Amino acid sequence: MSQVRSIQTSFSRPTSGSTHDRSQTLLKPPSFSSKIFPPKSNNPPKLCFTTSPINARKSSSAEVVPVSPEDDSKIEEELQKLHVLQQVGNVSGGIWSKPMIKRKTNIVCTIGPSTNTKEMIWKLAEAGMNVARMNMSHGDHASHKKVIDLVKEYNAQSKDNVIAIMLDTKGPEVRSGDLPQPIMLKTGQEFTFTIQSGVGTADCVSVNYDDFVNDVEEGDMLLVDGGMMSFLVKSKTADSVKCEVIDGGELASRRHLNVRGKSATLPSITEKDWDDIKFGVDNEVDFYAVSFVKDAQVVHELKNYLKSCGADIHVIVKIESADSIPNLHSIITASDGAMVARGDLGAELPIEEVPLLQEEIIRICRSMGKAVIVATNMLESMIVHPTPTRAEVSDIAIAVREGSDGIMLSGETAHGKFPIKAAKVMHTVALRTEAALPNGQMPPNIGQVFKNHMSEMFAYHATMMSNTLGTSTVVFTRSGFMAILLSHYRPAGTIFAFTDQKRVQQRLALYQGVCPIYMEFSDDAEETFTKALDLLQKNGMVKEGEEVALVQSGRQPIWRFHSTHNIQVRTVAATN
Ligand SMILES: Nc1ncnc2c1ncn2[C@@H]1O[C@H](COP(=O)(O)OP(=O)(O)OP(=O)(O)O)[C@@H](O)[C@H]1O
Ligand SMILES: CC(=O)C(=O)O
Repeated sequence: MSQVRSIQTSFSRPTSGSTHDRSQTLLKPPSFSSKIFPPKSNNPPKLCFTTSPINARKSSSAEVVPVSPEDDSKIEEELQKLHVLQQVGNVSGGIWSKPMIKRKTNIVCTIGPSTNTKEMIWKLAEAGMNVARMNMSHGDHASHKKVIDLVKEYNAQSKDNVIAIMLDTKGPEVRSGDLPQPIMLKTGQEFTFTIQSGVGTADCVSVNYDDFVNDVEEGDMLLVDGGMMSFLVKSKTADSVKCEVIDGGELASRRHLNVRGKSATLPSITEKDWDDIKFGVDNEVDFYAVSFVKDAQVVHELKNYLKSCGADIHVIVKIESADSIPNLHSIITASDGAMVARGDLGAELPIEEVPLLQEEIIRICRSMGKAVIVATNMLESMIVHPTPTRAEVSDIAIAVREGSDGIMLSGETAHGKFPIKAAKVMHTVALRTEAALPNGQMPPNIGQVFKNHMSEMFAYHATMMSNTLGTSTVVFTRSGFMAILLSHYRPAGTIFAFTDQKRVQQRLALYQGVCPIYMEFSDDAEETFTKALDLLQKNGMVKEGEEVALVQSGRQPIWRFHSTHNIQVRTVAATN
């Protein structure tokens, strides 16, 4: 007989919480079976409900991915240290403390020449990739289609992992033209950019944007590749901009140009972008990352277009344009999430503003319940070196602490020498940082904006309950809404999100703390719950003595009569 502890549309707040022994820590790349809690050696204080046994099996074994090659022999030593640290955290964490051993922050990997084969996509997926990003500034539709097909092939054959697909638009990028060979520019010398096409000499190069001359003024600072070189505008003619080289270096073909403090007066979605967006619709990608968004209007335009063609693709706005900053709230409100695109952001605005803006954008996204990704230069040195700098490791840790849903690799995985290593390092650093965070805190009160909505209230209380009991959460969702909502409350435990929609499963791979699982639902709720818990048991995700919080809520009722919402607690018992 199955007994449950159940809360149905009314709650009694628990009076005590629990701390649990972190006796086992699983530090694994994010395969399905690693998205679990460690077994509990102590039973937590009980609420006044009845509990039911659910069969369980043992989970897979622990594994640590070393950060640097020389760490290989030190895995055991590091594990020991980690256990000690986690136990300290457990004691000091108070009643909301709960060990977290599955990586919750998701890794976005840019796919490029280093990784666009079946072998490398499989390896990246096993190393920790959760979202595959295609940068439409490079490659063609045929090469991107190949990547999309490979990711879908991986998803189709993988029982325990799923990768989302993100298409990043080129946007109104301003670039220098082709050069027969790279040219060396020295500080203090004169150099000219012209809107005449086809120019590429030692002292003058074309720019791909006709209004370039109108957009820049004397005294402006031009940056190449986000600041690798810089030029001071001295004068201009009808078709050319004469500059003094401030920071010299090697200028190669088709380099990205920014004007410090200014955005180009180009539309955020260019004709090429619309063509790429249609390509994304045809190939059913999960996310668009829209470059150089300056206002909410462009997001509405894109969303209307997607609605008109019945495409279920979420829109992530890239915050990288100086003009976007005064409109941050309206832009993020209109979107499904934001990317802190630090490369261009740090070129259009003073570089020292970037960390502050990163923190602010993450804060805004979290307060609105939107996804957020931190991007660019996270492990830049690993494009050529096998180990990261300490500053890069700290940078990942900061993004994780700030509560980002995703952390992104660009050149590191697109054209770097150590793409798999970079993903593993990101995995390990994120996991280690998460392990040291105070877990199971009371959910942030993002519910303020949702006060009158039943689902939001249930997400809040389900999080309170799972944090108090130290359980993971099991949710059933057709649209992904309830899983995303739960993710925004950042419960300490994993959110096992069961969905009968493959597209939804794929999309959920971006959301913090969510383990998306595809499963067909039956008409009978209890039968479906049992099937879901069986599946978790078979994959070693629930264990003897462990409780799970089971949530029935959301905008689209599944098995709910009169839209009644429901939270239950079930206890896992040993198999016979
Ligand atoms: N699909 C691709 N095909 C070829 N090269 C790629 C592809 N995707 C990325 N790259 C290479 O990886 C580098 C880093 O990727 P990223 O997505 O960061 O590009 P980016 O930010 O547009 O950089 P850049 O301004 O140099 O284009 C790119 O500059 C490019 O050289
Ligand atoms: C990701 C990106 O486009 C940037 O950092 O500029």
